[in-house]
Amino acid sequence: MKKLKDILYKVSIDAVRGSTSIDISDIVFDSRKITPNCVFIAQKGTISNGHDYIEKAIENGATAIVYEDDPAVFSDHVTYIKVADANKALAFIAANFYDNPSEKLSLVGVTGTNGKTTIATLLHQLFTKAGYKVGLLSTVKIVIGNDAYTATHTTPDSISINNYLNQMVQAGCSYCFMEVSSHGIAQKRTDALVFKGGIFTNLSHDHLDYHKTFAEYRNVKKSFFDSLPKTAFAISNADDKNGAFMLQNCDAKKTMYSIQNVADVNGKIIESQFNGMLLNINNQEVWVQLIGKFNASNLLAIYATALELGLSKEEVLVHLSTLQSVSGRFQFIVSKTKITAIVDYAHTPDALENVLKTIAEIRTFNEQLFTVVGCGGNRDKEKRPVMARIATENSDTVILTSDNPRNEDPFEILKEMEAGVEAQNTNKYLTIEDRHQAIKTACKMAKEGDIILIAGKGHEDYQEIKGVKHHFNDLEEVINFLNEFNK
Ligand SMILES: CC(=O)N[C@H]1[C@@H](OP(=O)(O)OP(=O)(O)OC[C@H]2O[C@@H](n3ccc(=O)[nH]c3=O)[C@H](O)[C@@H]2O)O[C@H](CO)[C@@H](O)[C@@H]1O[C@H](C)C(=O)N[C@@H](C)C(=O)N[C@H](CCC(=O)O)C(=O)O
Ligand SMILES: Nc1ncnc2c1ncn2[C@@H]1O[C@H](COP(=O)(O)OP(=O)(O)OP(=O)(O)O)[C@@H](O)[C@H]1O
Ligand SMILES: N[C@H](CCC[C@H](N)C(=O)O)C(=O)O
Ligand SMILES: [Mg+2]
Repeated sequence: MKKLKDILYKVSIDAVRGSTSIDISDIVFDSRKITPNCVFIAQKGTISNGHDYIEKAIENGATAIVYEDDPAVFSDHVTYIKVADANKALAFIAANFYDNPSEKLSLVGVTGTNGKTTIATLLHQLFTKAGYKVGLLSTVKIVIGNDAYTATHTTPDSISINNYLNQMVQAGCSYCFMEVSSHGIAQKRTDALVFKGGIFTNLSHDHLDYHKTFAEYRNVKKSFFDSLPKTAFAISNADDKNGAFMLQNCDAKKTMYSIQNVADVNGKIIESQFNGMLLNINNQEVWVQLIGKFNASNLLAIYATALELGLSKEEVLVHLSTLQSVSGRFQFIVSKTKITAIVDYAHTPDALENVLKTIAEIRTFNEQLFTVVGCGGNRDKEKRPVMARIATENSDTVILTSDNPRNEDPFEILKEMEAGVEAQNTNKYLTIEDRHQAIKTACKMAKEGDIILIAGKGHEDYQEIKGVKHHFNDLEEVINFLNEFNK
């Protein structure tokens, strides 16, 4: 049990009504999850307003309320804490409630449009190989030492983050690598955390439904670096237009990495094959098991981070060469007849183009490239024609299919995709709505040495149709069919 006054440490308070010496059993921001003697934090959300549920929270047993706007009536037996920013208050209350776990390990945050999961996951792999117990908070999963849990967000809410960090500390973790999404920063989910380091990958158009303008999206990302302390390190990508801008007002120790320009950490791709590439990093050569320019860039960020965290160059290079691709990110298998099947989470035009360009750099063009791709329902419609155009421009044959149709009609989504295929490429694609049949067809059509790219769902192990998630995994499907056809 904690006293209310103890968990209010560092919270900027406008007014107090009632006693702060009361015991608090839990912290809750959802009135449907109230437990007796908890503090309820009323947040203004995107759909509803937590202030509308204050009375309900008290009825259900909350004894303290943190809020921004005065309620119509105050209850005598409840303590009220008025704050200017409930999201920020929640961040500090959560950190205090779990005894500020971020101060007890080295916490590194990764932000940017693409590459967060890849970098955080590979850093988790690298430090585990180096002999440490490590935590991971990522889009794909949450890992505490040897135990993995399902993730619901890229950056969870502040209560969950601090709860997980506390469990990591209890389990003896020395490091935690976490993804820091723009939604997470904007909603102050990471505000009270003490970061040892921050990494910036890149910035391209995304989430403008939420952030409204590109400038706002960019400034939100920058604010993460503005808040890093002097004792921290900040690592940024010199090849990205916004790489230097991100660190403009940052007090932390700065390192820039680049595969194009001169920077503190320089890398070059010397040779690329499907099973890896030979890199030169600051004049030392290393063979890595990942491919693509974007992964070379990700690996430079990882190298710079590992050095900042105290590993030696030699140790880092040895571990870099053993890192394996992240589940569903350019994950590939080679069949008996040397058909290469690649599963990738590319679900945006930019990511799809990157993956296809990477394949183009490696393939011989004596073989055929089949691409199986769809677009999710209840998501950005503008990307649909663009993704179909990019797929047909860069493949020999494309099978347009369903991704997660969610509550939309999959045939309508496919029509919108088809509309983007340019006239000279209309003979290059076929449409098979059923994803299972689409993958089967690609496997049937492929001949010895050909390449099959299955894009959009990566690690996902389900297909969501009308609110129901059916088990579905692209890698499983392609392995089964290639085996069935004995290819
Ligand atoms: C748009 C967005 O970010 N929404 C997040 C936000 O919810 P919200 O603002 O919509 O909340 P709301 O439903 O309006 O409710 C406001 C408040 O009233 C409370 N309430 C509501 C109803 C009720 O009966 N009682 C009650 O107390 C709610 O608990 C909440 O505190 O706060 C919730 C609690 O933390 C999050 O679960 C929720 O994430 C939703 C599910 C979501 O889809 N978020 C995505 C967009 C997201 O955050 N994505 C990024 C990564 C994006 C990427 O890079 O791909 C991520 O970090 O995961
Ligand atoms: N540094 C990079 N630059 C551009 N594209 C990348 C980079 N790293 C990975 N990608 C591509 O983007 C896709 C998503 O990568 P990843 O999951 O690491 O990104 P993320 O930032 O975690 O995305 P999300 O916002 O969905 O959490 C990958 O499948 C790959 O095709
Ligand atoms: N974070 C993204 C993932 C999209 C993955 C794709 N398979 C889809 O369902 O559209 C989203 O939820 O928009
Ligand atoms: Mg991610």
